Amino acid sequence: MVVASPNPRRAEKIQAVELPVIDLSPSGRSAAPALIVEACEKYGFFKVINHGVPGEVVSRMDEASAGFFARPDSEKRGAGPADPFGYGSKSIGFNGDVGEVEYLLLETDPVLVSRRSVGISDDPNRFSAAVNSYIEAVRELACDILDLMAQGLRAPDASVFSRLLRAVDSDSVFRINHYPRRSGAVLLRGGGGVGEEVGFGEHSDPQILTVLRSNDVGGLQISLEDGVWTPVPPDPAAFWVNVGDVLQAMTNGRFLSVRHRALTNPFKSRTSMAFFGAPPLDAWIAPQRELLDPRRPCIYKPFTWAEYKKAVYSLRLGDTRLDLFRARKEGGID
Ligand SMILES: C=C1C[C@]23C[C@@]1(O)CC[C@H]2[C@@]12CC[C@H](O)[C@@](C)(C(=O)O1)[C@H]2[C@@H]3C(=O)O
Ligand SMILES: O=C(O)CCC(=O)C(=O)O
Ligand SMILES: [Fe+2]
Repeated sequence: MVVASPNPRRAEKIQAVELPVIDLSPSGRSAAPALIVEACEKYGFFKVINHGVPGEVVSRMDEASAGFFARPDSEKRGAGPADPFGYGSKSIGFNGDVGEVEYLLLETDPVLVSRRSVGISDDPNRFSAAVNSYIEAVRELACDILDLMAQGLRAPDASVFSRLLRAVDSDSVFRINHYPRRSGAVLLRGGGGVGEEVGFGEHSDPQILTVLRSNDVGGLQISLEDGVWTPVPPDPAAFWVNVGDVLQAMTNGRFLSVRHRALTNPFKSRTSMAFFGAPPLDAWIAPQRELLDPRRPCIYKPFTWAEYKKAVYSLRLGDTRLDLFRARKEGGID
């Protein structure tokens, strides 16, 4: 079966859209479940404000990441190559994808983070403490959002999604991306001159839910229609949340695993950090029976996260891997 990849030569359009904002403060919470469901159906993407992640947890993480990327290349390379964990530069995954980005991909188990930090920082205890508290806080936020989602979907089991992230063997990962200030010769928006370049190419995230924060530099874009890009305004005080492929499958296609990409900025460097909330490897991914509409039969066959992850890593960044798991479609996996 041929898995669809975006055509890099097609014409592109930029379309401004006002993206949904979810307020998690006590006064905003009662409206949150319905608003989150609406956002996930329409965009697969929303911003979260008043999220409760302490400011010092965020600033310690920012300091740790800035410290790492400021190191000489030879030292950074000592934390690589990304296999998939560790430091990577320009190359993403194992199948030839490239971008103007350097990154650290980390496990979310605190013991593994502590172990890996030795090759990352001269003060590994400080580095791992910053990363571990950030991951703990953001995982909690992801679980909170997933519980509100389940409530909005009227799922009989309120922790149907969050339980997968809370499991001790959850396969969640954490990524810190750094896009050096860079202007390419090709202006993506058309015309000549100098402009943005692709830092992290078009893709959907494979997991359940991604919780992302960036510095105050723009670059992230989402695509709601092939070749049409909506810029996401940077807001370092907030988190952007996107639905991953597994959540699209668990909601039988009701929620959208939105395609997105990140561009470089010609004047400022950009940093983003993303927590990818994933199930344990042996977890079965299937639509929740209670969420099934008899008029909409199952779109995907049940699969384990391990099977899905294997497909993810065998394919290119921009491939739509969920197509391989479609039910009743010629060429799918039986
Ligand atoms: C090219 C690849 C890198 C990636 C694994 C893949 O084969 C396809 C998906 C990529 C992605 C995108 C979202 C996350 O950044 C990531 C960690 C993930 O789970 O899937 C990356 C993978 C990676 O960089 O290892
Ligand atoms: O840098 C960003 O804003 C997006 C990065 C991203 O999509 C990813 O790491 O999967
Ligand atoms: Fe992503």
